[in-house]
Amino acid sequence: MKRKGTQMDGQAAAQEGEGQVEESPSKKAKAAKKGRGAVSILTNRAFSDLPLSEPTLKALDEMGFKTMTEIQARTIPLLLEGRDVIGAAQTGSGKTLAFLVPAIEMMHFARCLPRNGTKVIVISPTRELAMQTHHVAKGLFNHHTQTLGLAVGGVPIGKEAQQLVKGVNLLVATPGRLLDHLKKTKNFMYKNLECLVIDEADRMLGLNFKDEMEEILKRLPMKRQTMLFSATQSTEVFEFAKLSFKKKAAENEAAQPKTVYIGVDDKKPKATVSGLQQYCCIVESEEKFLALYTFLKKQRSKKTIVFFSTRQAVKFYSELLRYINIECFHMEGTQKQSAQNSNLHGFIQAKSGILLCTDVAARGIDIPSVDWVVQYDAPREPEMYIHRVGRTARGEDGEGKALIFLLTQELTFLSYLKEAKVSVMTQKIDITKTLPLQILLEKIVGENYYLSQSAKSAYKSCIEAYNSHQNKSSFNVHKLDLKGVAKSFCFSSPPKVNVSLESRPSISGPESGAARHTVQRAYEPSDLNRTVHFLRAYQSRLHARGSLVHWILIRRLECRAARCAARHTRSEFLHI
Ligand SMILES: Nc1ncnc2c1ncn2[C@@H]1O[C@H](COP(=O)(O)OP(=O)(O)OP(=O)(O)O)[C@@H](O)[C@H]1O
Repeated sequence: MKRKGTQMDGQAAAQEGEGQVEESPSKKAKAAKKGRGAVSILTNRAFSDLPLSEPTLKALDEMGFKTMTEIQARTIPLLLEGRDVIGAAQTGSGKTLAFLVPAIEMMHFARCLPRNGTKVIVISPTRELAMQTHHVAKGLFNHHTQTLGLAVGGVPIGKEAQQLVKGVNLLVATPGRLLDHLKKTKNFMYKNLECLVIDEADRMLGLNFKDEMEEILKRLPMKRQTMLFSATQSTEVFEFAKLSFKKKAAENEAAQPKTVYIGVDDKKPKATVSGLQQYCCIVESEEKFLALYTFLKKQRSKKTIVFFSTRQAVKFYSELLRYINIECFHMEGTQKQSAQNSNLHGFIQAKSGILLCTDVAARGIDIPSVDWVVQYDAPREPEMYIHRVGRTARGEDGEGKALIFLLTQELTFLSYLKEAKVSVMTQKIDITKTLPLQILLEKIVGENYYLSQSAKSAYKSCIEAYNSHQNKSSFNVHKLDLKGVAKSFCFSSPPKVNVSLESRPSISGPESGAARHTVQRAYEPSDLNRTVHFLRAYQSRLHARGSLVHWILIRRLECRAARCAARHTRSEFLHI
């Protein structure tokens, strides 16, 4: 091993311009930390100041909600008027109530009955998030007579269909299952739909769900109120809003009030909440698991979520930790519904503990009192970083810490984070005492057929995930130290696996200087269209060349163009 302690190197420290934070902070650092407390997300506006129905006010009171958070105070009054709203606010800022309260009020004042069918649909990207939203809605429905339903993958579709036919006024659903019902459930009455909520809108309207969402939207009535909420917004959200709301206006001759965009934190210098402290630990591949092990041992009295890039890695590391007597929960997308529920609820109820998971738990999941969010594998993009760390420091006065492991070659990711208004400090993890464990781990995995198969599949999936990373400048599979990676999966030498990698990009090219010059020129025209046009033309040419410098330039240009486009489209909505 090259080093005995994982640490930030000089270049990165200079890049971040932040002090180095050791695990046992000095008095000074402790004092500084104390002063860095969370700013309350609550406003002084009470729910009772709003014209809400008695049953809703009673339920809110019973659930312990008295005053509103900023996103609630700014969106609920407009939504009660029936306006279309795009809402953006940091993770854990109370967006769920911001859309549920007005939706429930609409149904209450319309005196909806089961036979009126589905009046509100809330679409969530994952079943866990849908179940959580359903749970909050259940609390709010406590004194209402309207009906509530849930439609998610992984449970028998027949029972859901029966319920839908009986009449579900508010339906919380994942897109795949919703589409199944829209296509196949006879007598599912959704023609009276009055309100559509798309939670995590940037994800739902992005590439992954594009086809499903298009089909869903084609089938739903156009004349409705639409609410789009997320912690991070994208151009797709604004494009969707423009398209969908324009059609609605065209159908209805009467002038439509303009859609309102409310970005609670747009002017804030940071994309993450004030109660969150963020750290980065620079590791070598071979010492990555030892660093995690050391960290988890030291923080064993805390509640920690660890994110991995693949489900195979989640499975292997949870099996390994349990094998060496470190209890943990684990969650990944292919788990059975019952196993996922018991893992999630076990962790929710635990005072301390470890949850290993994929990004299935990255968005929206509200777990109380999480102390640490660790990103063992870096996220695919800064937006995902923001959602992952948002699992801690949530709600009123929420405080928490986040730690990301980065390999030396991945340090450029910090500049992408910086562009996304995220800055991290450095954290050292001293693995000196843990080093001898490596040999033991290799022995355990080597002698246990089941563990070694699991490790092999995790190792393969890790390389494949790395290979498919879009950000090649920070995550270049050809720069991976495979021997080191194998060590982190407890192999003494890399196992034989079948992985087809992209062809090796050249490190630099004779024209890289010229390309840089031309790309930089593209920043000059203030005309957005020209910049984007320029980007597209050069992107295809530069992709073919594939040098590292090109990748960086393309990525930077893309970021700028995206930000520019988002600003441009955002400006077409009414800002309040
Ligand atoms: N008005 C309020 N008063 C006190 N606590 C609140 C209030 N509104 C929401 N909360 C609490 O704040 C936490 C976060 O709320 P919620 O899950 O709605 O956040 P979110 O903005 O949807 O987060 P994410 O972007 O991660 O999905 C929850 O535990 C919730 O109970």
